[in-house]
Amino acid sequence: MQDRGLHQASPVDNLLDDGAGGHSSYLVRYAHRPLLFILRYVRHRAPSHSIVITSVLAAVGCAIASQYAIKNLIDVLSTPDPGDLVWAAFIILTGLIAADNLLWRVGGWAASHAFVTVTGDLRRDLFRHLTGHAPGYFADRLPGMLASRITATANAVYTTETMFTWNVMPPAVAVMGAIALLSAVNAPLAGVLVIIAAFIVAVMFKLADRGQPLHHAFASKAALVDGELVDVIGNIGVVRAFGATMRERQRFSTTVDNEMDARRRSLRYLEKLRLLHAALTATLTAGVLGWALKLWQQGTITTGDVVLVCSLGFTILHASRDLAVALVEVTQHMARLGEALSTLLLPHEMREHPRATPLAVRGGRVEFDGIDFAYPGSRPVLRDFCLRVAPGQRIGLVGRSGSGKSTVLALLQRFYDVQGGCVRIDGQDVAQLAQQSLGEAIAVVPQDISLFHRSILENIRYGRPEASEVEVMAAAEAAGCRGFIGAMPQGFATVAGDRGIKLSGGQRQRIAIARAFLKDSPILLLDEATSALDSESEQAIHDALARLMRNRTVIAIAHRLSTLRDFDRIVVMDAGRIVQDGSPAELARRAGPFRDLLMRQTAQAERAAA
Ligand SMILES: Nc1ncnc2c1ncn2[C@@H]1O[C@H](COP(=O)(O)OP(=O)(O)OP(=O)(O)O)[C@@H](O)[C@H]1O
Repeated sequence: MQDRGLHQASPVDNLLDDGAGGHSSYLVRYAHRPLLFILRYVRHRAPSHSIVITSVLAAVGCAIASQYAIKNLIDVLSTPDPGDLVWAAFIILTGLIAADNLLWRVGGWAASHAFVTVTGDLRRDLFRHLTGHAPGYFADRLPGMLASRITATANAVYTTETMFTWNVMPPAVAVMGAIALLSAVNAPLAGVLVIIAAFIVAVMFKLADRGQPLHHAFASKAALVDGELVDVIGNIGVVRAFGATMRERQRFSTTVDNEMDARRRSLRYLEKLRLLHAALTATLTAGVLGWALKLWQQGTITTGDVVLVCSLGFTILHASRDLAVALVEVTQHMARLGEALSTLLLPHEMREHPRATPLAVRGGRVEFDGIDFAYPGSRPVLRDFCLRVAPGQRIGLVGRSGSGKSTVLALLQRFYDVQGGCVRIDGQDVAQLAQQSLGEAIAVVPQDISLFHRSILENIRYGRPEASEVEVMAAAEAAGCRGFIGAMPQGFATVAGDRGIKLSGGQRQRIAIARAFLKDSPILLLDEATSALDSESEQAIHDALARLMRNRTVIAIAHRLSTLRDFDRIVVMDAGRIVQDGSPAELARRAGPFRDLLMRQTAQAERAAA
């Protein structure tokens, strides 16, 4: 049972990785094929699965053979002078019973390795596929829902494997073995039982299939509960601020009610199926027993045969029930799996170019050349947008809310593909670059700085994972973080809290600047936070940014024009177009939107000072 250990990369991962970032295409083909999805993982853990299956099949074989051994013992006991044959029959029977029990345990042991390993493999692969989606995919979906679907997939596969091994395969093999044995005793009886067993399984399966929409409905409602939970917990500050606790409780209560209704409908359908089968089994059991007694009265079969016919008859009928019930439950889990896979395994919106090359940085020239862009399903945001930024130049993007400034930064990072035109860095089309190298060339200090629930040290080191502690400290120093980090209870080891909740907005911003220092990329994108900072923090951030911007190409979105004083160029945007472009001093002199905005902000500042 020497499968590869859990700590290693999944073998499926390795197979799927075609080296062009196209690994997702392999997983995508399973989006609507849950059974093939499971088989793929089983195949990659073949040795341990073979041990499970062989042990279970052998155990079932022993169980059936022991029924024949009982008949044998009874027939030996019925002969006038059995002698040592009794003990031979005894040894065979007890040997089979012992082997039966031992084999189940071998199967159980192997299953604890095989099935758990599969859940690790597939979660790694699904996480890998999920993290390959573009930001737009996440904008449309609740994070909790996605997390719950990955968990649901692992649980559904584990349960399906378990059910198949312990609840589907044994009764199926038991039915076949029992029928083979029974036909040796009385062929017509065996024939009738075959037809009945097949009929029961077929009817139950058909009815089970009809229940699929109910199970699907339950699966999606269950995922919605998880999604809502995470959404509300993540926004608990907003909930409190708006006094919406009661409202959220009611909303959650309704979501849970819907899920419970769907679950009840799904379970009750299963109960109806079980009831139908119980009624059928009771009637048929009585029929088989009566028939066997009739044959015994006619002297066609021995007493041992009656016992064998009865026990095999019960085996077949009970096994057909177990089989049908297990199949129903397996289909329910398959439905849950299918639902999760169809959401998780959507193709990546943006595939890496088949002949993607790493970006060769030569100063950090940025060009937007005739860009047409609309978000999926929305109206155009940029039309024939052109912007050229020379290496080392610092430009500020200014404009009304919704004018397309953040979109420009998103397109440079290739979060979305453009519909027309070309975005280039040092003359290379970003759509044809290896995603990894593009990410390395650009550092971002975003508006909404979100930190991981990890230590401050790890959060800063995110900019360059291989950076030494000394380098992290130097970056923190350059970003003006040392003071406030030193004042924290555990200094750099302090955990930042969910999304950095334990830090102030200004502190989070400086951590983000430290990350960018550490990353040391030739291109820097800044999205200025609109929240007002106290003048001391503002000065600290201003100084840190000034140090960070040195010798880099900088594109900054600025809301407070005072921050753009030292910039080389200002580009004013309106409705996806550039309406002004020039140095800060030049634009301040010229009549136009920039001067209007500048005058408004100066007046505001004077009012605030007064
Ligand atoms: N993920 C998205 N899906 C659909 N539409 C979007 C998405 N992101 C932005 N938009 C739309 O694109 C337009 C431009 O948005 P963008 O965020 O680029 O503007 P902005 O100038 O950066 O605004 P702000 O200054 O308020 O941040 C807006 O109309 C916005 O509603």
